[in-house]
Amino acid sequence: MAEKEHSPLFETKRAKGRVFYKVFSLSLFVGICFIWVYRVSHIPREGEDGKWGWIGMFCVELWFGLYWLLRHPFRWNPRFREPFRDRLSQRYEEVLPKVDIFVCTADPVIEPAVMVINTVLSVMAYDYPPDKLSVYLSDDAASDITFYALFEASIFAKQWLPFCRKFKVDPTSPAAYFKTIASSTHSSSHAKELLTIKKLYQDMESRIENAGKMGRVPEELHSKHKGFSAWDSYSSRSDHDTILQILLDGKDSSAKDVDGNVMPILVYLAREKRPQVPHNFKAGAMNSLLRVSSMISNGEIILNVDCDMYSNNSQSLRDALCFLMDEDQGREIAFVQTPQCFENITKNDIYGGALQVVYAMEFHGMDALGGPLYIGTGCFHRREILCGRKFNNQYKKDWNGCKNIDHMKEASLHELEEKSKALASCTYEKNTLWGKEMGLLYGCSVEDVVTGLSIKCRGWKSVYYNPQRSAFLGVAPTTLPQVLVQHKRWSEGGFQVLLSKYSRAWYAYGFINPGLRMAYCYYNLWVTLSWPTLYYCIIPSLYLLKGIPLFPQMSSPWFIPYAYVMLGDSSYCLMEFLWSGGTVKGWWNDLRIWLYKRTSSYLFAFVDTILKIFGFSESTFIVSAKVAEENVSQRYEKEVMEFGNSSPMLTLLATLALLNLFCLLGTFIKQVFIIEGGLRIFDTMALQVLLSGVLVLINIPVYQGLFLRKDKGRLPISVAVQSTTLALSACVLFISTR
Ligand SMILES: O=c1ccn([C@@H]2O[C@H](COP(=O)(O)OP(=O)(O)O[C@H]3O[C@H](CO)[C@@H](O)[C@H](O)[C@H]3O)[C@@H](O)[C@H]2O)c(=O)[nH]1
Ligand SMILES: [Mn+2]
Repeated sequence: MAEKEHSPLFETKRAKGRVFYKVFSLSLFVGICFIWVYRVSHIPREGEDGKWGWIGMFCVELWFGLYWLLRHPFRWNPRFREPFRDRLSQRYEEVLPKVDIFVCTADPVIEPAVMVINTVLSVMAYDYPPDKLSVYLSDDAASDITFYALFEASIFAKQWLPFCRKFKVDPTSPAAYFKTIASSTHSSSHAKELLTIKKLYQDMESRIENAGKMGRVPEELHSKHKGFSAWDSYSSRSDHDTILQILLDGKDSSAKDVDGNVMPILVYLAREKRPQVPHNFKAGAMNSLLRVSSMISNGEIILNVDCDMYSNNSQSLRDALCFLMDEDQGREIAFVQTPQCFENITKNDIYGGALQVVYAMEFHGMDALGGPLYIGTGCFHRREILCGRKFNNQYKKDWNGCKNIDHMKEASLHELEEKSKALASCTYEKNTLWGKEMGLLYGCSVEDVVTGLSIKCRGWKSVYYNPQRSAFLGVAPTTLPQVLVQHKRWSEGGFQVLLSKYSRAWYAYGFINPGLRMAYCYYNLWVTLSWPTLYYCIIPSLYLLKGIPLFPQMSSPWFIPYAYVMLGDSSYCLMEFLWSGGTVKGWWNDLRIWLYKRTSSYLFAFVDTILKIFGFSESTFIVSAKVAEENVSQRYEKEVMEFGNSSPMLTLLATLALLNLFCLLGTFIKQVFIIEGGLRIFDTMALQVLLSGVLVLINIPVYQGLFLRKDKGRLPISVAVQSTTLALSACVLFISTR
């Protein structure tokens, strides 16, 4: 029988003008080779100064050069996708699949309940048949406040969903919508209803916030929902039974909105926790959700979002389905990843939180090679693949023929809750493949990346979809320590992936394109950049102070490759950054964070991974804060760097900054006052002066934080004392040794 001809549900475009890029990179590579040749052919002889320093420089430059090569697959042949929602709707409107949406939260203090329910409401209001949507909130803190907030949200949704439908609201997160709408004009009927619903929302918000401030849910509310009684037996967030409540169940009449329409299923889940049983953080939460939801709604498509990542685009679910349901290419696509975008990025993005080059460039490049990483949020999966299904060539999904099994119809609500609860018990996974081959994988700080990789290893592809209007918006960290801790978790996770059995370095089932392997390595090798970068920030400056050159002098022809590579690469990165939507100052800030990540986060991640391998350290997951104190937020808005407290990472950064300052000042003083011949050093050691100079300039915020600022976000005195002592002793020791 002839296959029915279909026009595709999405199209793919290739980037143009890659030839220039390829020629340019080739020329840079030639430059890099010259640098290597120079290092090897000019090693100081025995007895000459700086032999070991020189050899170190060679190793470092060799690694930087090789790592630089890994950058290319991303940029070789980027692809851009465009879904056709109309075709989807024409062909499949009646048989659209059921979608289960998982929202994860873990701490009611740093992830406030109001924020969480805004995310929940935003995804409940997708432009999608509500009887096919189910929203699950996993609460790893098992907080009654969060449950209370969700209960309030289930009531508010009865007004909110019809309102969204009527006025085509976008974004569908109430808090975000009220913020954007304030400045635009609207019709009078809209204005009136807006006022009413805004009032409802604000009342709800203040009730939830009050409960949060008191730290408990008011007694009188307990009678309003049977769910509150679950907390009678609760002892702590790490020791409690499963709490599972179906707040809206889709069929009962109290689950209709004010217009009489069905509402999405809404479920609260706090999986069982016991202190002696590892709970595997977010991966554990997701796996419980996978099982519980299979009992309740069993949607074929799963969308996973972090609790701060509200939907900013009510069409993105349909967009994602265009990829997964495409008759021709859809069959091999396991998941559709959207970029992580943030609503709180300031103009010059002081912490480089937007990761714009990654999302505007690199992920498009990966898309051409088999698909981007799974990054834990804003990702649309197929349930069966997430649960471990392997790809085979015959696999073809017939969306027209797939019947939705409705568990809800068969059982009473109570029975259903009881049955599902058992699936979230903390012993359920014992002796099963969950966390090993099924669901999200355990034992890695980036459960998302390793899970995505294991899916690729089973033969599937993924798609990167970067819509004009961001699909989701979340909150990026707003202080330097938070940024460093987050990047420590990520880089540590990347390293664990590399050491895992899924490592691209030696896992060779042949499913994965070599380019994609390189791309994975580019991210997973982050930690290996820590030592070389530290070396580059310390040794040349100390040698400068001592007057020993480590680079060719300006008048030598070997100076040319250095100048070309440094200038060429920086200009290219700057251009790419601007093209991705950044500013020049933003690029400079990004460069600083790039340096700080390498010299602190990655270093600590490296050490921690090694300690874990030998069993000296335990896995943790430090959840990033999504709210900040008033004065911290103000400084963030003004793009003033927030240090705040003392930590070994900050001491290290301050020491490096001071060391460079001392070396540079020391050299000037020596040149001007002590050595005759004045500033000849600018010829003989130009590159070393330049390197120290750039390091000093980039560290200006650190000097300000150490010595000039008075606000609470400055570096503490203890850090100033420690780092000054350390940096001075390093300089003195180095000069006094031979
Ligand atoms: O034990 C835990 C810890 C975290 N979370 C949730 O996981 C999400 C991500 O945590 P967050 O602190 O915001 O981490 P980020 O670094 O911002 O998250 C990115 O990186 C993580 C892996 O490091 C992924 O899990 C995330 O999905 C991805 O957005 C949040 O919704 C948390 O509530 C849990 O549910 N249980
Ligand atoms: Mn986050």
